Amino acid sequence: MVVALFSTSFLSIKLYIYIPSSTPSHSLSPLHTLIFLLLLHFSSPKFISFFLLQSHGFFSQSEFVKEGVHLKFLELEEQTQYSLINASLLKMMYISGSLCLMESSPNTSDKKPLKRKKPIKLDDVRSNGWLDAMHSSSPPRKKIVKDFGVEIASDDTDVVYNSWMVKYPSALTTFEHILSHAKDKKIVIFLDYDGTLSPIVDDPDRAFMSADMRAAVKGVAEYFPTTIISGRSRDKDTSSVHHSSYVRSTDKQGKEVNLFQPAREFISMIDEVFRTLVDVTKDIPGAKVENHKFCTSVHYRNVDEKSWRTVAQLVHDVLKHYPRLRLTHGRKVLEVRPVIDWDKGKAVEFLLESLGLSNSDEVLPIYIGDDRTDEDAFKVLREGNRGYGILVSSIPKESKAFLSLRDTLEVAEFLKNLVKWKEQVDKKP
Ligand SMILES: O=P(O)(O)OC[C@H]1O[C@H](O[C@H]2O[C@H](CO)[C@@H](O)[C@H](O)[C@H]2O)[C@H](O)[C@@H](O)[C@@H]1O
Repeated sequence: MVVALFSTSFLSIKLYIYIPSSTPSHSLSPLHTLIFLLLLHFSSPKFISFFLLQSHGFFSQSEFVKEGVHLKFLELEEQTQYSLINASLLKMMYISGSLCLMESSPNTSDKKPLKRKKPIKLDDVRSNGWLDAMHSSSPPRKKIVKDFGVEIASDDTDVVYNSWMVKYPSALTTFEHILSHAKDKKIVIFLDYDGTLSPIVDDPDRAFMSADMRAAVKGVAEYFPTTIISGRSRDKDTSSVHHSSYVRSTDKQGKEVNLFQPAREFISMIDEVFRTLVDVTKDIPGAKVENHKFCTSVHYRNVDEKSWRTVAQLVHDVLKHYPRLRLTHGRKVLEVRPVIDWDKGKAVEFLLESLGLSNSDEVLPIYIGDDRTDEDAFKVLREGNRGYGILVSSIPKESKAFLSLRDTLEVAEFLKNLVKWKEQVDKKP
């Protein structure tokens, strides 16, 4: 015999169920049952919301008849927490992440199967900021206003750029000021390659220095110690001199020697990762992977923006297996590099030191670069209160540099001005 008592209170409908266990169903009179239930109702503060029970299929009768009355009620209450859950509650629990409770429900066959919340893989790259960084990683193409078929650069852009230049003055217009600090000091030049000496182009294999820039770099290198610090492998940049991953110089006989090669032990690992990245990105149109020996780069400049997240996720998934490698962001490029205490800032410090140029009273370092990796070098100069960091950018952006140049044309002009000035100084008796 099953006797149920419903009672209403202000907020909920209560239901008690009395199921005698070993007692034969006819041994308890309906009156006794009623009295018993009334007593329980007033003595027990516990209740079960009616709507929960309504959607049941939630417990088996047999379970209940095995147990004593008191136990039944306790068990019923306990059961509610696990299985007497209607659809709306399921949803709530699902959101609050208590899915494990649902799984223990014994009778859910009449309910919609529960969908376990799958870990959304892409959350990884979204929440760790990769995607944001990818979107802000390179200036957009210059905003163009089409006016009667003639393309005019937007005035608005110039206004914003000009006010940004109050904080980062042009290295061309402040040239005299730089020179005033260079008095009696040796100027040492550090140059980034992509975006600084060669304009940013879609195909990294076609990033060349113009003849004019080549002449400017050659000229400046004749008068000042000059270093190109690039993320590229040495055989890929078309210039000479030093590289951030291995620092080379010439010995007394003019033979090239390695001064420093901080990431040698990573060469085979980088190669392995390079090959894996080539493989996993092969179906993404426009993706390009480069092997720079000490780091490997995944370019997404030519990838449809809708697929950037996929690129990020693929790189992320590969990187997970290499705790000794880390990711840095460049201009529309993801760079995978060793977790070593080595960056362009360290390269500058190392070079100044090893070339005997670390005395800031005698040396004025000038570093010109456009990318995030160049910020480490700007920081070293700013914090050491020595020399000038010059950011190459056609759009306003935050930087640790002191000065700015708009593009590679202005870089060439700046280098040529240095040469002119040096020639004049040297001519003076
Ligand atoms: O340190 P850098 O010399 O600035 O090297 C950083 C990356 O430069 C290259 O990529 C960048 O230039 C490409 C050619 O203009 C452009 O297509 C790409 O979008 C830029 O990120 C180089 O190809 C990368 O491997 C370097 O990591």
